[in-house]
Amino acid sequence: MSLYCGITRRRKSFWCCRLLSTYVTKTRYLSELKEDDDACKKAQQTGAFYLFHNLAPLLQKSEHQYLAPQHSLLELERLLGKFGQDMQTIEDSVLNGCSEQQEAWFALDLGLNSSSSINASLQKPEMETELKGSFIGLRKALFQLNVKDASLLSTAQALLRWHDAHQFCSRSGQPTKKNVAGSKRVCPSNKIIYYPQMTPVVITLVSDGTQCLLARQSSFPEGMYSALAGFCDIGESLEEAVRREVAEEVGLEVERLQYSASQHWPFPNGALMIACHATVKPGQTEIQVNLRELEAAAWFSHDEVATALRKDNPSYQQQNGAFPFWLPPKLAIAHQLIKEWVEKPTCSILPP
Ligand SMILES: NC(=O)C1=CN([C@@H]2O[C@H](COP(=O)(O)OP(=O)(O)OC[C@H]3O[C@@H](n4cnc5c(N)ncnc54)[C@H](OP(=O)(O)O)[C@@H]3O)[C@@H](O)[C@H]2O)C=CC1
Ligand SMILES: [Mg+2]
Repeated sequence: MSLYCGITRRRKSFWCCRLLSTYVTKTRYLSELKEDDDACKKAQQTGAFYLFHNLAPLLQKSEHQYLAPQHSLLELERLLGKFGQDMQTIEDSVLNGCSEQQEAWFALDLGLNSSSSINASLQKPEMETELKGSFIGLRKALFQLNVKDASLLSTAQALLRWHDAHQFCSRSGQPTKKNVAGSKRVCPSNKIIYYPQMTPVVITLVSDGTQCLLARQSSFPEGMYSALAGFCDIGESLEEAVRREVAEEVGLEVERLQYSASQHWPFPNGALMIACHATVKPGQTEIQVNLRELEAAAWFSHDEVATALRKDNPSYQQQNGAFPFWLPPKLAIAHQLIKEWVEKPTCSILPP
């Protein structure tokens, strides 16, 4: 009987293991690396590193797109040695994912000269030559990366930036110490733990049933219009933030609201973009643009938006000096929100 129970137990655990999907296994592995410094150090031995210089990722140009090269610990050791650095530099790296085969991925910035780091910033041009690539600003590179690399590098940059900006405890003023994975920093004197944070931002596509409202800030590329976006205020719900932002920016009152999707966005300091569709009250469509926040806002017809969606980034100047109307690129959640609206009439997106 006891033998039978033993077999059953073994079979059960076998089936439990079998039932764990690749996603669950990966997630649990990453969670272990965040909690266990020794396991994370071990993972660095067989892991792959993405390199940055002053928050600009190392990229290699291939045809019409950029690729993000990976480096092994051994390659890094050789590189650091060549530039007179020791392996302590690796302590500044942060964990930013793993492959399905559980190869851990890390990001390391060789150009930040933070006060807690004993490592001097390494010279960019010499490193670029050595690494056969270029450190390119993420804003410039993001739309020429594939989705996987764009997401990986965005997360890595947000994490590296957060660590660089949180070197000291805001209560004791003492230097904080990061764990190996970089999932937290701790103040050694009072044990306060700091976790990386991101800021919630609402982005809303307002429709009156037949047209949608798009706006532009003076900082946008010429001719580009997007959905209304704004940082959530402290204490606000998602619904309250949408209602306030729409009222503040274009002077309209939102009637109905439907959540669509969310996206991590690396600018300006790592935001969680929460995208929604909204309608305004019928007959209440007169826009009053808040010129402190926006350069322009207007209603666009379904046809105008559908045509613009089919075009690639056309930011060339026309003969009359104007720039054609265009929309954010595919990678931006604003694009997905607008595409959703074009594909489904607002009334079928929003509940009555
Ligand atoms: N992924 C996507 O599809 C899109 C992403 N976005 C992102 O959404 C973000 C927010 O949109 P935006 O219209 O600029 O926001 P807001 O309409 O909230 O206006 C921005 C201003 O709000 C102030 N502000 C308030 N809280 C914060 C905070 N936590 N961090 C920074 N500034 C704050 C700043 O003013 P001050 O400078 O005076 O302090 C800033 O200039 C943008 O950074 C943009 O990158 C926007 C559109 C599309
Ligand atoms: Mg705004």
